[in-house]
Amino acid sequence: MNPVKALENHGQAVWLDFLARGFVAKGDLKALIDSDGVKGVTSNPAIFEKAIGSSDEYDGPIGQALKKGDRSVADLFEAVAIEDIQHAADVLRPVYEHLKGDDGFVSLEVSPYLAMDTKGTIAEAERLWKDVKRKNLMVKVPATPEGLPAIKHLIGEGISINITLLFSQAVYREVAEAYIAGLEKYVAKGGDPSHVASVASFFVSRIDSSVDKQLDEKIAKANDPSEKERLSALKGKVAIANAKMAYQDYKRLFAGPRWEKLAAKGAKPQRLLWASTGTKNKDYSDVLYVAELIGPNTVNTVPPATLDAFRDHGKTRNSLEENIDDARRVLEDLDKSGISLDAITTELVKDGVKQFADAADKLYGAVAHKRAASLGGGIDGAHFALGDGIKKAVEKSTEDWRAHAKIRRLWHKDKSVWSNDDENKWLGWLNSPATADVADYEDFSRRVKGQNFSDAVVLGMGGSSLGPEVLAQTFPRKSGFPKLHVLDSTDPAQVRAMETSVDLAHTLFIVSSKSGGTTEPNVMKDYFFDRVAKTIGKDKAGHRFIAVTDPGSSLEKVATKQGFARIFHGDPSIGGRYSVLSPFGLVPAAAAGIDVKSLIKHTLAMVRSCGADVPPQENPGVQLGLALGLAGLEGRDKVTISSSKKIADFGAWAEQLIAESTGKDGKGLIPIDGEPLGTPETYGNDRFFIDIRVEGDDDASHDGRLAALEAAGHPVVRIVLKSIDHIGQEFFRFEMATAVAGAVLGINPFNQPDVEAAKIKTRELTSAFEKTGKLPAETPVISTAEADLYTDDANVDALRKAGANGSLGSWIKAHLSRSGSGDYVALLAYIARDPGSIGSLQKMRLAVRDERHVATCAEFGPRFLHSTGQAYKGGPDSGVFLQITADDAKDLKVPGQKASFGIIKAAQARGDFDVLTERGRRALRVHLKGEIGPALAALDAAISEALN
Ligand SMILES: O=C(CO)[C@@H](O)[C@H](O)[C@H](O)[C@H](O)COP(=O)(O)O
Ligand SMILES: O=C[C@H](O)COP(=O)(O)O
Repeated sequence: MNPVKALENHGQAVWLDFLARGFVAKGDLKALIDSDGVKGVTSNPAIFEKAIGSSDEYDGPIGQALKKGDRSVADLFEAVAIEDIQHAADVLRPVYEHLKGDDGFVSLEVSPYLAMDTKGTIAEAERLWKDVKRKNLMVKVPATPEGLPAIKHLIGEGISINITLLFSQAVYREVAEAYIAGLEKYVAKGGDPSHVASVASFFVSRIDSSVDKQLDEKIAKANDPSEKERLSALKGKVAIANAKMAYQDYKRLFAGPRWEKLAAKGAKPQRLLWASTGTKNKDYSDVLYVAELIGPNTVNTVPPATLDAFRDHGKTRNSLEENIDDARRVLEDLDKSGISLDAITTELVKDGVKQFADAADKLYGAVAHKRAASLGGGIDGAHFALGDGIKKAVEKSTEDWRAHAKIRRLWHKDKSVWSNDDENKWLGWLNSPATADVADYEDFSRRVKGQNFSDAVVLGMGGSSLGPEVLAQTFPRKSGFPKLHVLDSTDPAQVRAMETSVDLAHTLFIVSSKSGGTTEPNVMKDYFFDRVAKTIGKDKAGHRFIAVTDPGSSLEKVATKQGFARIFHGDPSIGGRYSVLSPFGLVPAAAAGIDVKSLIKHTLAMVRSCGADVPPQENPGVQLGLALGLAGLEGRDKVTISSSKKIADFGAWAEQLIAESTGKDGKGLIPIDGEPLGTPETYGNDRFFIDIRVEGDDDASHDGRLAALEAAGHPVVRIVLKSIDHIGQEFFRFEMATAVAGAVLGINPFNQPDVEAAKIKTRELTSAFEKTGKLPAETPVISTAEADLYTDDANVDALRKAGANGSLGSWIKAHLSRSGSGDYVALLAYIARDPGSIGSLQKMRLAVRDERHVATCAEFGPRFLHSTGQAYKGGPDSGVFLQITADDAKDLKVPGQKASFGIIKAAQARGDFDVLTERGRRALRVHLKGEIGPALAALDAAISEALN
């Protein structure tokens, strides 16, 4: 008789420790049931990894599953795994029926990532039980300390459980207790225990592998030949002895009055199942762990090779109860030898969890890869050319992130991923796209359309304005909807320019401020509310305003009082710069008629790609973040962003995210936006290039320059969006990347400690103004025909030493000459941000870059205060700052207060400058005289002269 089939004569069931789609589909499982009497199937993460990860057998099913809609990697794996389990369960169903529910089971394991999480295990086991919907399913739960209560709970709900990763007799007794107690609970609730089955999977061969290793070490050290012999005799014996003793426990545990009470109600004993029964040591028989463990009411789950071997040359006998005293002696002898089986089995559980988690990482990585391949352009591509050094560092860190489960911990809001500060409170952005109330945005959008607004203006700063600005500049105006504008300035000319560019009577104002207390949105609101009231009447003005703010903010109170048409609440757990995919970005999007549903749908593809279940290697957010952070640590901290025409404004959003998140504690990344690419000689070794473009947005000369930079050894990341509708994917990718880079840099990426410092200074100055009617007097260091120059004593000394004398040019020259390798020069202009001034600043920065070979920033105040300003003050001390101020040609009153827009802006510039100098930064302020156009030209001339 076929020896495998003969096992049933000894009361032992053979299960197959293997599963794969084709194997079931082609009838191979059925053949084994028929020929070998196989009565069950077990699966585990390693088995699925082999089946799915190491073959293309599942490419089709994964593609099919995705056709029904994109889903997370874990869901995708589960979808195909559940199908496999269902197919196997259906093939085994006749066995189950024939044996009246006593056998014919298929096992599916809960995620190994949940091995230390009781609640998570329970929830997942319940879900799998429901989703697989097969009576002959057993859900596998590990026998970890956290798994034990889950086992009791699940049995108590009538769910059949296979307990895995069981090595020790003591833990086995706890497992049996959990089963019995669970059944008692189930019966007490009126459940029929005859429907509940369970096996306790006792792992065998791994014990010998560990014990033999320790024995070998002792044998090598032993001097006495008889001691060597005694130790050698234990090799290959301990695992079987341990299993035999567990079986003795089984007989005792499932007997006696307590058990009989349950048995009388139809309860089935929890069978011991021998797992890990493939022989690992080639010196031992290849059927050792089958032949020696044959006994009634047991199961052996056998890998295919062992099954073949046993069929070929296995011999059956009732071995399990043979020589029990010998087995006891083996264990005593082991103990006497100073080898602790307890310690070994405790370690094996941990190692088993790790092995399954490692297998799951590989498996999920493979599924993530297949998902990305199947979705093709549905997920924006990214190509990394990092150079050997950074590439190796990223690979090493990728493994560290995987081994320490950092992406899962990040999603689980574990602040120890960062600096153990309060990072856990600022992670609402992870879920904001998935939880966006699309129907509400659509309803709001329809209402806006219905009112025939000509314009919609966002009044906000930084996190409240830069995202909407990208949307306004990326998406063409939608017919029937207002044109979207953003105002983020206190410059009187810029405020006035916005006023004249819109039709006040038909404009919707979106006042956006998370805190509600930020000066700029409040004064902008006061101004425009007053203007609208004067245009359409005070009682109607509120109808033209909506607010986006956190619940309970001062802005909410004012908005309620002034009768705003609608107040949208932000999520207090989302910081401003991470808020574009929350109401701060989505309300303006909806107002402008941008299809929020489609935006969110495309965004979610990237959210899934960056998910907790996507290992770092395949996770686009983690990969970009590691590259950014590690390059930064190597001194390539100037993140130079080039964005193609259609998404030209993306860099302005990304620079706030990167600078404000990472630039603190003297560390961080300095984003460089808007610098057109130069030749390789232009740059120092401090650059990291990110090129982001929309497919088809071609620019051959730009591409040529980028290729030259890559060839010259600069790290280059190229990101390609299928279309502008994918912009949300990049918002999310960059958010994740920034959070990851923050972890690499060892800072809290969610606070902005140095922004506050400038706000305090500004407040002091404006309160002084409210009291006295003027700003505190200040004396220029020098006054030339073109400008008055200001700075603190330390900077004056340094500049004079560097050659500053009576001319503007000499000061500029001395100042710029302080910039060296690894530095950046930032032009910080508190003037109207219009095409003319942007052009002038661009010209100046490029001259500086090309002559001094340093990175440059061209920023406008007060806008940058809510953005890169954090890094300028709190980041690395590598900035050389040229602040540019000017008298306003015409000031503008803020209704209801003394300080005008011009005064507020002046106070902001001074507050900013004071903090820079207090921090010992290299800073010079140039207050230009006369009309702004010629004044900027004069400054440009002075810079050119200084550089030549
Ligand atoms: O736990 C069960 C059955 O319940 C098995 O699937 C179990 O996971 C496997 O037998 C082992 O993982 C195989 O272990 P090994 O041969 O790799 O040592
Ligand atoms: O980036 C955030 C800005 O500082 C604005 O903050 P807010 O939205 O609280 O007004």
